[in-house]
Amino acid sequence: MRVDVVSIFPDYLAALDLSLVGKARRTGLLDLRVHDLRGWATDRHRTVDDTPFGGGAGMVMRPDVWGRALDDVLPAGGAGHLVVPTPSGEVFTQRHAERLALEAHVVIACGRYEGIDARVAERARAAGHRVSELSIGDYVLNGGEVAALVMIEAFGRLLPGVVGNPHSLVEESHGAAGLLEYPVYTKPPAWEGLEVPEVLLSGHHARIERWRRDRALERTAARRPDMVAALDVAALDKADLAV
Ligand SMILES: NC(=O)c1ccno1
Repeated sequence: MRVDVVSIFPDYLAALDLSLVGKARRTGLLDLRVHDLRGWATDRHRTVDDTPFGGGAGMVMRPDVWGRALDDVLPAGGAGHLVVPTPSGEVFTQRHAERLALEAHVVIACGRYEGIDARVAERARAAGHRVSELSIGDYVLNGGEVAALVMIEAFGRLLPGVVGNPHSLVEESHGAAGLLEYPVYTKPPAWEGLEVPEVLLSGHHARIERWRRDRALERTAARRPDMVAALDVAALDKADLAV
């Protein structure tokens, strides 16, 4: 999978050299390239923004500079997926991460100031690329770089071979069961007067699975009632019977 990130602060993406994403880059699982948008500016000041039409505070990122950048980094023939992090986007979820992990080439355009001229996304769609304007949450950041880090971490870890034990991806929060993950424990069994739940020490796998499923349901109901409303309980019960 190839990922191109375009930003006026490319050093912001340095964290992508670390941990599992960094290892995926070094082993060739992820071809991640970071570009400085100012490389496509043409004036001596390497200007990338201008005042907004219609007035208003702040500056807007210029379509000509972004157009030249995306012409160079998006794949020919409209086969790419352009992601634009923005607080006005559709909320990014695990489903988006799963879909992006299946893409051959993703380009992430990190806006700054008041955002990127709307014609940039429009032109990319007209060229045949998929375009997703996505928000990592209901709050405003100073630019798209942090959101790009979040999204790349979320879909990058789903690439085959990135996470050591693929089974660890199965029971995570927001997985196929639509639940939050159950509480986890490790040694020692007793710590500062706090005991690990007895069932987890029992070796009775069916009871352990049932206990975990019940705790996941409780946690989801307490913290994310919206997810409970969307639960496929019949599928859960089937899964339960399989335990
Ligand atoms: N909420 C977001 O994803 C975002 C991106 C840029 N600013 O905010």
